[in-house]
Amino acid sequence: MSIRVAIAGPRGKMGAEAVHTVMKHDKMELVAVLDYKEVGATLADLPMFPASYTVPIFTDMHELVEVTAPDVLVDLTNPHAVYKHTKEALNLSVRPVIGTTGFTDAQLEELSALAKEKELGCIIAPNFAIGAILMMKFAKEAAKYLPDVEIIEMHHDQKLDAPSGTGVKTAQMIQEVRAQKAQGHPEEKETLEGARGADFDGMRIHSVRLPGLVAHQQVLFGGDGQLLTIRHDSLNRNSFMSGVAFCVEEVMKMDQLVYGLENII
Ligand SMILES: NC(=O)c1ccc[n+]([C@@H]2O[C@H](COP(=O)([O-])OP(=O)(O)OC[C@H]3O[C@@H](n4cnc5c(N)ncnc54)[C@H](O)[C@@H]3O)[C@@H](O)[C@H]2O)c1
Ligand SMILES: O=C(O)C1=N[C@H](C(=O)O)CCC1
Repeated sequence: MSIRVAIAGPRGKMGAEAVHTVMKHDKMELVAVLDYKEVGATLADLPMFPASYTVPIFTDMHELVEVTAPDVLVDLTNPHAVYKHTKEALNLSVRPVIGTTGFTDAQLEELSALAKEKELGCIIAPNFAIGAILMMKFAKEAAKYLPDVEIIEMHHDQKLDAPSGTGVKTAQMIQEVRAQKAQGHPEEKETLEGARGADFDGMRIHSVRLPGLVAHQQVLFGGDGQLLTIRHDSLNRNSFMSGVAFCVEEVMKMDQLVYGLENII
C-alpha cells in the first residue's frame, strides 16, 4: 500500500523538489499540496510542473485532510507558517515530516507533548542531508576532546531564519557533551555589534548569507597548536531528497516526535 503524502509549500525551492521526489517514488502517492493562496486547481495548472501532475491544491489544511486523507504532511514552507501546520496536522491525525526551520524551544516542547498524546509519529529535521547529519555527529564527538568551537553556517541570501536550524542543532548536540564555557578573551568587547556572532551557551555561531550559496557549514575546533575543521556542503536541493523520502517511510512506524535525523539513522 502506498503512503499518502501531502506537501505544504509546493512552489518553493525545496517543496518543488519534494513534489518530484514523491511523484517518482513507487511506495508513495502525492494526494494533495497546501499553498497559502489560490494559484490553481491542481499542480498541472502551474507552468513549473508537467501537465501529468494533476494533484489538487488546497489553501485550508482541514479541507485538504477531509478530501484527500493523507498519512503524512511534508512541510517545506517558512518559520511563520510551520508551527501552525504541524499542530493542525497532528490534531487531524496526520503525521508531520518537517523540514522547515525556525522553531522555538517552547514550540518544540509543545509539539512533542501533542505527538505523544496523539501517539503519532512526527519528524522535525533541521537538515535532511546525510552528510550534514554526519557532520553534526562528528562535531559532537570532536567537542568531547576539543571544547573550543565556533560554527560558521553559510546559506543563500533568500533564507529567512538566522542562525540556520542546522547551526542551532549542531550547537545543541555539542552542548550535550561540553561543559559550559565562554570562549575568547574574558574581557573581549565588540566594537561593532554582532562581530563575535550569536552566543549559544558560550559557543559562537556565525551566519553568512550570499547569492550562489546553497547550504554549507563549517565547525571549527581549536586546541593547543592545532585546528580541526569539519565541513559539509549541500550543492543542490537534491541532496536533501533521500532524507525526505526516508522520513516519510520512518514516520509511519513511529508514535512520538523526533527532532533531528541523527536520532533515527
Ligand atoms: N531540513 C532541510 O534539510 C532543509 C533544506 C532546505 C531548506 N530547508 C528549510 O525549508 C524551508 C523552505 O525552504 P525553501 O528554500 O524551499 O524556501 P522557499 O522560500 O523557496 O519556499 C517556501 C515556500 O513556502 C510557501 N509558503 C509560505 N507560507 C505558506 C503557507 N502558509 N502555506 C503553504 N505554503 C506556504 C511559499 O509560497 C514558498 O513557495 C525553510 O525553512 C528552509 O530553512 C530545510
Ligand atoms: O536553504 C535553507 O534554508 C536550509 N535550511 C536548513 C537550515 O536552516 O539548517 C538546512 C539547509 C538548507
